[in-house]
Amino acid sequence: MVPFHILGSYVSPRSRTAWKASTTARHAEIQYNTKYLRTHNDRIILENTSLLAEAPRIHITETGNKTETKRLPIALIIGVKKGGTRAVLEYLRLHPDIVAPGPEPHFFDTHYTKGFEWYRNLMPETEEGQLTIEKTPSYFVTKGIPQKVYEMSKKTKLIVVLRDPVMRAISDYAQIAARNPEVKPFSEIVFENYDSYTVDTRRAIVKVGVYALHLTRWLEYFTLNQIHIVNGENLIRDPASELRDLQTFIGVKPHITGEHFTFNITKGFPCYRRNTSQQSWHCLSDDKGRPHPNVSSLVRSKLANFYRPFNHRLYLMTGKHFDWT
Ligand SMILES: Nc1ncnc2c1ncn2[C@@H]1O[C@H](COP(=O)(O)OS(=O)(=O)O)[C@@H](OP(=O)(O)O)[C@H]1O
Repeated sequence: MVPFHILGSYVSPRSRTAWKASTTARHAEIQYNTKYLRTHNDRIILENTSLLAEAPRIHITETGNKTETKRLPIALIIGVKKGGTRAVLEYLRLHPDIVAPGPEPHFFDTHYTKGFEWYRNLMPETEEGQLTIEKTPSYFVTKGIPQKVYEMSKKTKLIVVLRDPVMRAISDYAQIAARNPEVKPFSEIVFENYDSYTVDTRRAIVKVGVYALHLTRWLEYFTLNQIHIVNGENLIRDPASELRDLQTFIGVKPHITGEHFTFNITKGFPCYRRNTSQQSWHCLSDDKGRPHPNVSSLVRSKLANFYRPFNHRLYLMTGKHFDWT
C-alpha cells in the first residue's frame, strides 16, 4: 500500500466553522481557488475550502522587554532543507539592522522544553532598532511547530526558500552520501518499487518536497502575507532581487544590493561582501554547492511526475509560479 496519497475532497468541521475570510483581493482569489492539504494516518488529504486559516486565540506574549538586549526572533527562516537557507541567512546578516545566530537553534523541534528564555539567550545582542532572525530548516516540515511559533508571537514573519523538489532531493542525497559513502543508490531510496517506479513517500528525502502539504499546516496559524517564499533557483541567478523583496518583507530599509554580490565561476555560486568598498569576498563553505551524484533523466522524470500535482497545488496556494519540471 502506498501510505501517502490523495484521498479526495474533504471539508473538516473546523474549516467550515473556524476559518475566516481574508480581506485582500489576492487572498480572495486564493480562497476561491485553493484546496488545502492535510494528512491523516499518513495520507495526504485535499481539503476544499473557500476560507483562509484563522489563527487560534491562544497567545503568549513575548518574553523579551525593552531593557534586554537579546531578543526573540521576529522572523524565522523555516526551510526547506537544502533550499538555500544558509545563503539567505548569511545574505540577510549583511544588513546592519539584522542579527542572527550562526548555528541553527533547533528550538521549536528539539529544545522547546528548555523554554523561551533559553531560546532568547541563544540570540546575539541587539542594539536599538536591530531585528533578530534565525534559521532552522527542519521547522517547515515538523508537525506541531506552527502552533508553537504562533504561541511565541502571532506576528512572526516566516521565510521559506523553495527549490525544485527533485533537485532538493538529490541535494539531500548528496549530503547523506558525503556523510555515509555506503549509502544505497538514490533510486533505491526514493522508489519503493524500482520496477514500477513507485515513489516511496515514507522517506523523509521524498516527503520534504511535498511543499504544499507542509505549507498547509503553517496556514492553519499564519496568513499568506506573513509567509515569504524565496525562489531558490533565482537566489543563485540573481540574489540581489530576492534580497530586495526579503528586505521589504522583513521591514528593514533597502541596504543589500547587487554590489554585495559577485558570481564566483570556480564555485559556481554567488559570493558576497559585507562592505561594498572592500574587495574581500566570502563564499559559503564547501558543503554548500556540493557536486551532485549522477541521477538518470528517467529517475528524475519519474520523481518529477510524482511532485507535479503538489507543485501545482503550491502555485494555487501561493499565487507564485516556479519553473520546475
Ligand atoms: N551562494 C551559494 N553558495 C552555495 N550554495 C548556495 C548558494 N546559494 C544557494 N545555494 C544552494 O544552497 C543549497 C544548500 O541549501 P541549505 O543551505 O538550505 O542547506 S541546509 O539545509 O542548511 O543543509 C546548495 O545545495 P547544493 O548545491 O545541493 O549543495 C546550493 O544549491
